[in-house]
Amino acid sequence: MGVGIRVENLNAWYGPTHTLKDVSLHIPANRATALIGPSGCGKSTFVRCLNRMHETNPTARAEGTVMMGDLDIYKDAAPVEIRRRIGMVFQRPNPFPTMSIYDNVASGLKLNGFSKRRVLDEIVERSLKQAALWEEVKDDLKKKSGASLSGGQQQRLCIARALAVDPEVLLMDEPASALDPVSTSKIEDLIFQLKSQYTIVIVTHNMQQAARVAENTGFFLTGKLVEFAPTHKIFTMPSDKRTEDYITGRFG
Ligand SMILES: Nc1ncnc2c1ncn2[C@@H]1O[C@H](COP(=O)(O)OP(=O)(O)OP(=O)(O)O)[C@@H](O)[C@H]1O
Repeated sequence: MGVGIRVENLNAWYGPTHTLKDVSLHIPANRATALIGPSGCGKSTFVRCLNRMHETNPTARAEGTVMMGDLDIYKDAAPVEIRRRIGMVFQRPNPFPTMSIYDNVASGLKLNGFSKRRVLDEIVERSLKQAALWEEVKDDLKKKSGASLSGGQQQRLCIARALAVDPEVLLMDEPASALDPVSTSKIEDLIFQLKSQYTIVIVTHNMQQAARVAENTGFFLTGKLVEFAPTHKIFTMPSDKRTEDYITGRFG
């Protein structure tokens, strides 16, 4: 099951540059939450702070509190464990290109010490089914490489890889922006299905996409969270003039 995330006074820096400024919000469990805002406003930095990816950049640091359920992710667990429980899918599909489809999905499990073939087979099949890719690849699992798939299939493979290690939260940073409309719609359908089991956070430049998939939406501007509200409210009755200007296309 998904778990909620509570963020309090999150600040992030790259070297001396203060990129995220006092962001607080509650991401509810088993819902999709969209993050929108103009380029460079800090959406990616924010999601990378949620699973401690931000700190993999040597110049970067973060301060503040991020609670996943009762777990303080900056105090109570190692980054590797956090990244298993909070999976991430990126803008460009990044399967391991030379590994087979099967090994792509099994890679995280093997790193976590799973080696029993039957268990691996079961989890690989379940994850590919969850990612709506099973039917397209089931006959080629070990014959075809990750790189041999189409862009949309590669992205679903990356989703299967993230799901295989049994996360509670899935972060998706513009997961469909490199894909054609048919693949995009498959990813959106998938988000709909997955949120019954996982908490989903999706960064998107596509406001229609946010409106289609997310119950709640946050609008970021210059490193600050300007407004966070139910998606229909953000798009029909935003409280802040800056949100209104953005969604009506007056800037960004
Ligand atoms: N690795 C980095 N080193 C230094 N500065 C960075 C780095 N990554 C991002 N930044 C800066 O941090 C700020 C926020 O960037 P971020 O990528 O979080 O924004 P974003 O809203 O996700 O943008 P986009 O929509 O274009 O992906 C920007 O000013 C960006 O230039």
